Amino acid sequence: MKKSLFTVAGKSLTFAWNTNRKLFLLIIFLNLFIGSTVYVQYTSFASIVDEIVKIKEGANNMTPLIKSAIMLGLSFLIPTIASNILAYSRVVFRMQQSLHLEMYKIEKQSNLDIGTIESNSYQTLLRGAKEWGSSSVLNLQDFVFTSASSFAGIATSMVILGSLNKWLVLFAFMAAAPVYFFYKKYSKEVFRVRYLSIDDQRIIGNRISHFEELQKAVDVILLQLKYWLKEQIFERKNSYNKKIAEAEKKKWLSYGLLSVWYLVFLFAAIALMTREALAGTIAVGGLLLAFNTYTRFYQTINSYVESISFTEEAARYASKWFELFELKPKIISNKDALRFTFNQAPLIEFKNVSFRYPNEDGARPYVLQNLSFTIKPGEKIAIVGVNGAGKTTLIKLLCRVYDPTDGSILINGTNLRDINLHDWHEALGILFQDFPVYNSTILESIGIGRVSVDINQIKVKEAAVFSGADEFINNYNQLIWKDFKDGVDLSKGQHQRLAVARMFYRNAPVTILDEPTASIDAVTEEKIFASLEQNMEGRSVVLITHRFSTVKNADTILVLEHGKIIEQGMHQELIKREGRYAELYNMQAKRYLEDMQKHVLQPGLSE
Ligand SMILES: Nc1ncnc2c1ncn2[C@@H]1O[C@H](COP(=O)(O)OP(=O)(O)OP(=O)(O)O)[C@@H](O)[C@H]1O
Repeated sequence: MKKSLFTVAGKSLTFAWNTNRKLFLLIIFLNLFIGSTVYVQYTSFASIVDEIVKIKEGANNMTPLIKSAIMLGLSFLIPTIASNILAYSRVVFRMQQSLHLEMYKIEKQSNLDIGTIESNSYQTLLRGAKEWGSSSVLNLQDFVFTSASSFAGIATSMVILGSLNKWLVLFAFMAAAPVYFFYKKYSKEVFRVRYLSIDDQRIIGNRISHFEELQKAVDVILLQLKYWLKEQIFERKNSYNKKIAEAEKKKWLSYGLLSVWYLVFLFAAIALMTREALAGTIAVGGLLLAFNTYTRFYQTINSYVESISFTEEAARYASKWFELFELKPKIISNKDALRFTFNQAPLIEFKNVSFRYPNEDGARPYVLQNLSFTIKPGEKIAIVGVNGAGKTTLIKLLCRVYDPTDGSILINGTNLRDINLHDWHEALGILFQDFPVYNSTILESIGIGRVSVDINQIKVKEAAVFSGADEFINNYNQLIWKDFKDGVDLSKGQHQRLAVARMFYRNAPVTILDEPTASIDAVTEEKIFASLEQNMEGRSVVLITHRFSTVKNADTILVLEHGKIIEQGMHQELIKREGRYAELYNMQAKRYLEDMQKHVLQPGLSE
């Protein structure tokens, strides 16, 4: 832990240094300065006492007394001003760093490949880091800065005590020596209980969310889950509280023992100082100075050790952030990747492509095996198959979310790995089954389909007509965000129509649709597919769907099963073959017809 503590603290300080060097140096300087000035107060006060004694004994020179009084005044005034400057600088520095950190984090995350983002290890790391938020990086620095101040205090007090009597330094060290060990043992125990309870806290948070989030709250009422959930929350919280109370009891008992140990050395130090004062080796002021410095030394050691404990804790979480920052994307453009502008749909060839998902703990089974097929420019390809057949995985390879384990994907004859990733993504328009909802205006929600140019309102409206979204849009500036006063929410199907509109607006040479109409009624679905055929002339379209009725017009249908293409051809061919496709198609046809009839008869019930 020690090594990693220093490494992480170093990284955190480097981050601070890179944010604003001047402020960084100012804060370090002010911490050291303030940490050492308290002893000027003690020395000045000791001088005042000594001067008063001298005057009482008959001296009539007031100048040293006045000088000491001025010194005492300044020793309060200057650190007070410095403390205010320090507090202000820290606020500003923290804000600057917070922004820098957020931007840095976004930059790093946005450079990661999708494969890394969806990996288990990344998600676990992210959860761990989020436990304390990215502020753990900043908290860590705060502790380091505070330590600088404590360090200055310890160094100064040692010099003062040493100048009075060397034994005082030894006594002070002996008094403070066990603090570190006690603190480390018992404070760590409290942290350990907290740390080990992270999973319990997560479960508690999850159970509480069932009372707060609308969809979950509905289930709580309808399934009468109140007592079941409450019991789980109570039992976990209660057991956690008991463990913390136990650890705290041990901690405070040990601190009690520590105080007795401290008092023994304090009395020894007082006895030593009193003897020195009686012998006239130190003046009354010196006695005061020694006493104040001695007690201050102990307090400073205490807070220093405390800050080490916190620093270790902050470092534990901050290290997760640094681990995140150091992640490198696995799918990247080669240095000499070829640049392309795909204005036309390209020829896409899958050649003996096999794939298994990467896994840190060993090889996973093949999800796709020996796939070979071609998508000619402008072709409409449909991919069908049961759940888990590998349809979405195939699309991920086409988008280069992952590279094939074996075989290759060629774009106009060039291996996809050798094409600049950004150029390839520019050529794609993708709508996945789990599409994101953008909380923005309807205009933006469709227009972000192509952000490289200013939003074209006419084309946005055209895209809305193609997807059937125009049927519920009254105002393109309507905010889709019910948390805002004038915002509204849409149904799932309406959100999906907007997502389809976004894809139409993108008008990419290669458009990929992974179950684009799962929440859309049959009538609108027909309309969307008619629009696809009419308006995607010359564009290649890859469609994944479980609704066989929508693939009838595809130029080629690929039937996937257990990661293999088991049938391939046009609808009529496949029906005639009476294989798997025909079986699945016929199974759905009857129910689909019934659905269609229902919606045609009751058009008002769409959605
Ligand atoms: N990120 C992943 N890591 C590991 N395995 C995965 C991952 N994503 C999918 N799989 C596995 O790959 C196989 C194919 O999944 P895929 O999502 O491609 O199927 P699908 O045909 O699209 O299914 P569905 O019709 O349900 O969407 C499944 O066995 C699934 O468990």
